[in-house]
Amino acid sequence: MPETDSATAVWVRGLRKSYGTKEVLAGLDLDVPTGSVFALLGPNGAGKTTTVHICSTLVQADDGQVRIAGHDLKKEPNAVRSAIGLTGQFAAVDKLLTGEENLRLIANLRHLDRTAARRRIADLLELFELGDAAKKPLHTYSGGMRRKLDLALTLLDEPQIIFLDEPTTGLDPRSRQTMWDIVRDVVAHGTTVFLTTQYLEEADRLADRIAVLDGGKLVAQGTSEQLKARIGGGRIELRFADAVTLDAAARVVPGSTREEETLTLSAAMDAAGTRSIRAVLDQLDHARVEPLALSVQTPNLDDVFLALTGATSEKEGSVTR
Ligand SMILES: Nc1ncnc2c1ncn2[C@@H]1O[C@H](COP(=O)(O)OP(=O)(O)OP(=O)(O)O)[C@@H](O)[C@H]1O
Repeated sequence: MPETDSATAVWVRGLRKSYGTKEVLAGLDLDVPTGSVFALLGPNGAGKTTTVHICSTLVQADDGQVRIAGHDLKKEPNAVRSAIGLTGQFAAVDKLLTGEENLRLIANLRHLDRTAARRRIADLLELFELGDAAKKPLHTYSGGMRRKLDLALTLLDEPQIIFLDEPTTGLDPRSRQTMWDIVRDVVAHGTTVFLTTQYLEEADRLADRIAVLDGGKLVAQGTSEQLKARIGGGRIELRFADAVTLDAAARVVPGSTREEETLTLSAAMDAAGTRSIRAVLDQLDHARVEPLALSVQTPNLDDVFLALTGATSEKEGSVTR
């Protein structure tokens, strides 16, 4: 018996997929708890979209087991389809119709109860702050508004699990923030969110658990705190008034590195952080050396990503192509 129950929304074991001689997924295992946000993080071509397409029945895997909302992907594809929502599937929306008309159209196509659909559409338009825009034709929508409508269409029939493939790629910072607020709201209402992203910040802000995919393999999985802890506790940096004090400090803080130009001393912290800060300050105090300033450099997901995949990241926390 596969180890799944209602507490596991997405359960993946040994997932494999190749295109020709190119191995895209090389035996992937994933566990996404029900009601959580899971981020599959990886650089371009890592296999994120392929994973989402397999889990949502659009692409067939070569090998492996997948259960979505407790349903076996191979044996019960229809049950899987009715449990999930996938964004980016509405290329066929009518650009001459308004946002609201498109929502009604899709609600009809999915045979949703008329009264319930009307209420649901009103709720979604409010949640997505599409109020005024809802009455305007789609061709007047910005990229951010279209993305919101796409997600609203996905949420129409209240799927248990939604797959968001790079939901904020190409959006400006404000639209990205709105999207994040919506995702949080959706999760607060009990939906499980499986998202893929190249933005480390997005995974850090939204996800309960993050899996880092590189070259078709998971190179790490855990909470953002656990991932950060994997690469150590960061550094404590101390600035001094002059070279003599810096020199004295360097002598009492073991394993520290100094930079003469900026008169700073830097020492590694342990994973918990706090203990070494206290130890360093005690050592300085004991030697009667007073720092001018103290700062703590904790590792961020960029550091984790770099350490795990060797990929570099862009300014906004995204991975370079
Ligand atoms: N239908 C296909 N035929 C051949 N190769 C494919 C196909 N789909 C994907 N690939 C290849 O599989 C690899 C993984 O693609 P995938 O789209 O899953 O990556 P990704 O992590 O989503 O990257 P991106 O961020 O660029 O979308 C890429 O090298 C891609 O070229």
